[in-house]
Amino acid sequence: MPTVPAARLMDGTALARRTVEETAARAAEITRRTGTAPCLATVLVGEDPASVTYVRMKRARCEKAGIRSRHMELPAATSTEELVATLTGLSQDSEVNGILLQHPVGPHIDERAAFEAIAPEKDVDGVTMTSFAAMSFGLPGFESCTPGGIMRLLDAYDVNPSGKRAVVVGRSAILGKPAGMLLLARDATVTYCHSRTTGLSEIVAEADILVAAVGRPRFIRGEDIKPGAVVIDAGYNPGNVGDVDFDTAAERASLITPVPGGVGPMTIAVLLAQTVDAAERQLGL
Ligand SMILES: Nc1nc2c(c(=O)[nH]1)N[C@@H](CN(C=O)c1ccc(C(=O)N[C@@H](CCC(=O)O)C(=O)O)cc1)CN2
Repeated sequence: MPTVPAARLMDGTALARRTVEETAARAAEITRRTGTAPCLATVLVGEDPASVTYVRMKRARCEKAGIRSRHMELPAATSTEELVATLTGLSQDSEVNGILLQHPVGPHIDERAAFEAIAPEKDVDGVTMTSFAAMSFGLPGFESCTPGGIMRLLDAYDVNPSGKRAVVVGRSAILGKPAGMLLLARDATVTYCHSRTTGLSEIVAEADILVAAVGRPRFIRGEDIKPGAVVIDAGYNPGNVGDVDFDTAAERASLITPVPGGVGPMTIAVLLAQTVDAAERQLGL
């Protein structure tokens, strides 16, 4: 028998819908006042099927929200220099309010150099070092979209990270690391774990808030989860499988995000919201 009632679902689809509706109203106001809708530039390198799908989803949501998207598809063989030049051009283009470079790019590309070619004021995906620093210090700026979506989900379900033990499993530049920083900025006690962490089960078992962002299907087992924990599954593995073994985790958690329908939709909602934030700031509205 479970020691606590079965977990309540954190509905990312519903929260994302509300967030996109609010964003659409703000985008419409910009269009009304300036005669031009906010614009997100999307850059895709290569033809990775998952990336193609994610960029398509982002552009479709933009259209629904009254945000223009300008799409650029670059061949897989694009060099770092060519990609940097493209992103520098978009950074200087006054018609573009926000820029998204879909991750991952090919292994021959210096992805960090490419991200850094995005002007900080257009970094609506929150991937530059400037944005990371702002996140880390709790200063205004653009949040990395999935971590930003996680924080919005926690707020929507009245989970205050202050004083809680948060364990982030994963240390990627756009997910694990910034997720930990946002939790730290909200006064959680944060532990990062990764593929070389020893004694992972014991650390996971201490988490009041667990963020699974390791990129391995069902890597976190329910038996390791502290009864009553809040479990955020930020995994997006093929076949819409998360990083958490949902059925066993849901028996112990108090709140849990499903995959699909949890963190994923919020990633896109935050991207749109931050595109409108960028447009408002650039236009002085
Ligand atoms: N530049 C970036 N690249 C990547 C990011 C990012 O935030 N910025 N995140 C991930 C993937 N990703 C967005 O790009 C993403 C993944 C999953 C979803 C999502 O909504 N998933 C749905 C299910 C999708 C489906 O039905 O096919 C869900 O979880 O409900 C959105 C965005 C890597 N790259």
